[in-house]
Amino acid sequence: MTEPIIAFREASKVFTARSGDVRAVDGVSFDISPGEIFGVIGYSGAGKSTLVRLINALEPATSGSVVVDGLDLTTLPESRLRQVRAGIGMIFQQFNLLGSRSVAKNVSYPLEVAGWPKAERAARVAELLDFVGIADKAGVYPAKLSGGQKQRVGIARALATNPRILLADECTSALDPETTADVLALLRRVNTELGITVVVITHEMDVVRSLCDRVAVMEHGRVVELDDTYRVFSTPQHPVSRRFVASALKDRPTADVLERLRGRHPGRLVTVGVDDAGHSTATMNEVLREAGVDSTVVFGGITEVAQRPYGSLTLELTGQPASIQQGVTALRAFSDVVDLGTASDPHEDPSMATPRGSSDGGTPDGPPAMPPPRTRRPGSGLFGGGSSHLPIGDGRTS
Ligand SMILES: Nc1ncnc2c1ncn2[C@@H]1O[C@H](COP(=O)(O)OP(=O)(O)OP(=O)(O)O)[C@@H](O)[C@H]1O
Repeated sequence: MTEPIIAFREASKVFTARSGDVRAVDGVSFDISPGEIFGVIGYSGAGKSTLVRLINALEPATSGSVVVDGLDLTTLPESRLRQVRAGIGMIFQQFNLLGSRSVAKNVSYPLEVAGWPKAERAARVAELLDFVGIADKAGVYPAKLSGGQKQRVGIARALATNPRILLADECTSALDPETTADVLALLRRVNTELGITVVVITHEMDVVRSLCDRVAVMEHGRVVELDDTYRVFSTPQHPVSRRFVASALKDRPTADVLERLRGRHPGRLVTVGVDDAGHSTATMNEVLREAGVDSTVVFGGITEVAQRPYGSLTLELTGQPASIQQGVTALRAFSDVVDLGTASDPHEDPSMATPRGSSDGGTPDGPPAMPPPRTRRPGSGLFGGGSSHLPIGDGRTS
């Protein structure tokens, strides 16, 4: 088994404040493997930034250990910590560029600090600017750059000294969606072409969806869920994870939308999950046809999660009640199906009687979709498949 490049072992960071101790990171244990793109997501104050500062030893852990590249940071003297930091690049939400230096001089800065000769610095800077796609901006000052261009400079600067790890702290939070997509694509290249392990701190589940292989969900300093991104999206376990997933997936009708759908479509409404387990919409159509049921897509969408298809479609089913029942049963054999009921047929799914958000409390950008998120882990149905499930990193489920 590959040695982790970053390992937290019961790591805690406690800040002593006038109002009392703050356990910013609270007994966290998990590994990040070399070559991963690993996401850490949580709401404000969850402890994400502190966790990242433990990785580059900007904060010492209060207890437990943080091992980076085989070195236990909690036992190293400051001189060795500087060496460890040199192997870690970092990019920031506000880019942190030096306004008085040109793009090339910003990228050159860490090389100057590391004592690189001038000619080698120039060659390295040219190579880096080319890699991030802003070779034409070498002589420009940061004030003249767009946010996306500034972050490219930040990435080039972070890569200058050939780090093995890149830490990205809310690196797209100041960018518009299109620029965000470009920067995330660049981070993916950093990972795949340069083999650099990327740790992404974010409060945006869309960033996790499109970039990360695995994700740790943090709340109150603890990791409350840790798994493959795809599994967290398809079967989120913790209420915080569910809220994040609901904020990123808009494929399921909210209660308001459902009310309008019912007004427009008197037939039986069902939401059917779609993923890449080989049971696509073609299978869906086939089983409904065999049951003698007509179906129309009335809501939904299929997107990519960790570069794999994922989503759901809400269908209006019409036909004989017995045929519809047969069709729904057939759909359930391979997919998550939520029965949204009809005017003439009582709801089959008792969870539909639960008011929206009563268990999860809604999301910052709107309430969680109704029907409720999938709560069963793979093992049956469309979301089965038995891929290796890693338990929550620190074994806690606060
Ligand atoms: N230097 C400090 N002194 C005292 N408390 C701190 C310090 N740094 C962070 N905290 C507290 O630790 C907790 C976690 O903060 P942290 O910045 O790590 O969270 P975060 O998830 O990164 O939040 P945000 O997304 O808002 O940056 C918060 O309660 C914060 O107030």
